[in-house]
Amino acid sequence: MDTKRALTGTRFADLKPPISDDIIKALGSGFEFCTPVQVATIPLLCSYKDVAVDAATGSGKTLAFVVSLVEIMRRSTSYTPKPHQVMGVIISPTRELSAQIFKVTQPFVSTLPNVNAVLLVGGRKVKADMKTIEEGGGNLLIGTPGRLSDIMQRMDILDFRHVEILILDEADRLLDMGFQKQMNYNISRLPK
Ligand SMILES: Nc1ncnc2c1ncn2[C@@H]1O[C@H](COP(=O)(O)OP(=O)(O)OP(=O)(O)O)[C@@H](O)[C@H]1O
Repeated sequence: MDTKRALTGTRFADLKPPISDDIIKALGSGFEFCTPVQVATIPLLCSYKDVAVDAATGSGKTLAFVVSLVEIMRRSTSYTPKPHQVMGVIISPTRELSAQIFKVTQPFVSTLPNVNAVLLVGGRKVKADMKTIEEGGGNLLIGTPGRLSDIMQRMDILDFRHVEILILDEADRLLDMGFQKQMNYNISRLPK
């Protein structure tokens, strides 16, 4: 086994506060026991605590925040959301990482009827992203700082008043890479 991903004896199904059955089902048989990072962070995130994680690659960090985020969205009082009501935002420093996170969220987001996740990264036409959001909504926005701030500035239709959770993946890189201006803007649009 990959030592960085050595599993604990704690099952996802044993975590407190408990994770919804639908999410446990979506984890499937491949993900029964938590990694140390998951045991340490999922209960805190699901209790609405601010959490900073400094963990090695492959430690299960992505799954930890994805499971927590979907659990929080599920519990939210605003669930079921209107199509343009944003409930969660995940910002990561590169297109590839954002795409990878988007992929990991899919089976979990699909347990929430009427919740739409959108991938917002550079390298494709911003108008196409706007059309996707206009037509399909955007309850969970996943992307890079520049494209996210671009969309936030252009799209008044998006309602950020009910955002429940903000994830900054690789926060140190997000700030190192000269995204301060966009990050400040993005965060300024979210509820305190
Ligand atoms: N509890 C678990 N049981 C088995 N496999 C797991 C578990 N958690 C994560 N994994 C697998 O371990 C790999 C790394 O997980 P993940 O991407 O969440 O880690 P990470 O720390 O975010 O890594 P990176 O920073 O490299 O993206 C993935 O293939 C994921 O499916």
